Amino acid sequence: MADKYDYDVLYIGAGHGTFDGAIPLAQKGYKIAVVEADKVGGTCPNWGCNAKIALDIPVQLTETQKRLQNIINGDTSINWKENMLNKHKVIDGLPDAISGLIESLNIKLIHGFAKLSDNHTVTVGDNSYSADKIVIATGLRPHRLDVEGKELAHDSKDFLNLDEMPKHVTVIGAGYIAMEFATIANAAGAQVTVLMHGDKALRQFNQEYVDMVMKDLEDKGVRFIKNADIKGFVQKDDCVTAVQLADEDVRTDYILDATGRIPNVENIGLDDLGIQYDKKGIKVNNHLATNVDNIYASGDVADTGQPKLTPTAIFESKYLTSLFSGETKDAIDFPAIPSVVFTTPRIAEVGVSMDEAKNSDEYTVEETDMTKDWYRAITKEQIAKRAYVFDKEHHLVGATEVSDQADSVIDSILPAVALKLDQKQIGRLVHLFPSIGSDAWQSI
Ligand SMILES: Cc1cc2nc3c(=O)[nH]c(=O)nc-3n(C[C@H](O)[C@H](O)[C@H](O)COP(=O)(O)OP(=O)(O)OC[C@H]3O[C@@H](n4cnc5c(N)ncnc54)[C@H](O)[C@@H]3O)c2cc1C
Ligand SMILES: NC(=O)c1ccc[n+]([C@@H]2O[C@H](COP(=O)([O-])OP(=O)(O)OC[C@H]3O[C@@H](n4cnc5c(N)ncnc54)[C@H](O)[C@@H]3O)[C@@H](O)[C@H]2O)c1
Repeated sequence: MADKYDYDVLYIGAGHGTFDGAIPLAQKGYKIAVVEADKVGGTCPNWGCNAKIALDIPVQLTETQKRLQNIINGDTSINWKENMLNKHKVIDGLPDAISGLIESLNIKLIHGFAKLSDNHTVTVGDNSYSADKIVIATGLRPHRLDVEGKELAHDSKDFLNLDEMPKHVTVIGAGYIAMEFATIANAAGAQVTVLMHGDKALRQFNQEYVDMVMKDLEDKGVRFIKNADIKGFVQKDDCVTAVQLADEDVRTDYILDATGRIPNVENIGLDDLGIQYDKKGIKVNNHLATNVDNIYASGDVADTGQPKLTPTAIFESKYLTSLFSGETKDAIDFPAIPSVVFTTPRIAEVGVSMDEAKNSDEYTVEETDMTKDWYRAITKEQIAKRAYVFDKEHHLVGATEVSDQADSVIDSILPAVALKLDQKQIGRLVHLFPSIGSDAWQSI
């Protein structure tokens, strides 16, 4: 433990790539410092997962209520102002809560922008701090289109703080953020146009299920323009801004640039120290070590080839805890990491994808139309399809679902995929009934 240095481990950034590992390391008695330039907690709580889901859950409830209109009486519209106020109530206290937890464990929290000066030292303003090991966990930031009038566009952080929902919202991109925020804006009463780079949305998900979600959004009034060639944004008198395409102007009040996220690798001393990185992030080996001794990377900024999601950041920061405390010397062994798009209905998946399975004789795919299921019929789900992928020994190795309950279903069956449970082990699992869990495990 530190005697030569101020700290055993110093983390740059205070998101999930840091605090899920720094906390248990401090609990083991290590001397820890965390430097944060913005809000403690990073993207996920403040302007990512938690903030988004706080706005989205009322959207999903409203959609269910609309389908049950003759059973549940009352107004089924979103009050955006109240929705936003509720988000602030739930979210705004999180940085203090996380700071409190960190500081209660004697972790030194340093506010400011950190820069590496050598492989044991970080500077923040005029101060220097030394550490045996340094973890770079600086995350990603929104990519912004470099077109004429780009300052008229907004990013996901701006959208998550909108006090009023604009009348017309134009979303650029068709990835996670574009599809989730188009869903929210549409449900909150905005007229939504989505400008797609190519002709596919959510490329990493099963396209048949993505088409079902897009068709549903179209039925609700969302306009998708494929292969949109964006020339720029201009201020007009009769609308706030217009997006210029090759063959038309899209009149709009708000432009959300959701064209991806890029790693925070600039101005932190990587070039001076010769730390390798590219547009996917900082290069790390299978111990999350960079090419420079004592410096590691964790979370979104690390290029591990894994999905850049909160569960990945948590897994990586916890792995570094085990590595630094000597509990393991092994390489990081990523389990199957699930993912979900919080559209309504959601698309969630884990493990071997349907596409991969259909192109291999190693697997069989069993697909079920869940709208026929009595339990789903209660809430009148109109889009609910599930595919389970099995290997030759009938272990469940992958699952994809499109439905309102897709996230809960995939989370529930996760142990079967991650631990490759056999039929005897599965037989020992007794589920609550009726429940999404029992429904999901029944056909494994
Ligand atoms: C709109 C949105 C919705 C999302 N929804 C989901 C979801 O539903 N589920 C999910 O799993 N994932 C979601 N994600 C992704 C998830 O938020 C990230 O994977 C996760 O936050 C990564 O954590 P991190 O610690 O690696 O990075 P971050 O949380 O981004 O933390 C990095 C921190 O480093 C700080 N920093 C940067 N440079 C410096 C410096 N030089 N000095 C000091 N501090 C610095 C930053 O201020 C930031 O606080 C979403 C992301 C966005 C943008
Ligand atoms: N539910 C979740 O887990 C969740 C939700 C939001 C974000 N995230 C994380 O944040 C990351 C970033 O999300 P995102 O939606 O910004 O990125 P993304 O990579 O999912 O989507 C980016 C979209 O922008 C489009 N695009 C790229 N360049 C373009 C250009 N020049 N012009 C027009 N369109 C262009 C792409 O075709 C794509 O549709 C995700 O990959 C994910 O890791 C996760």
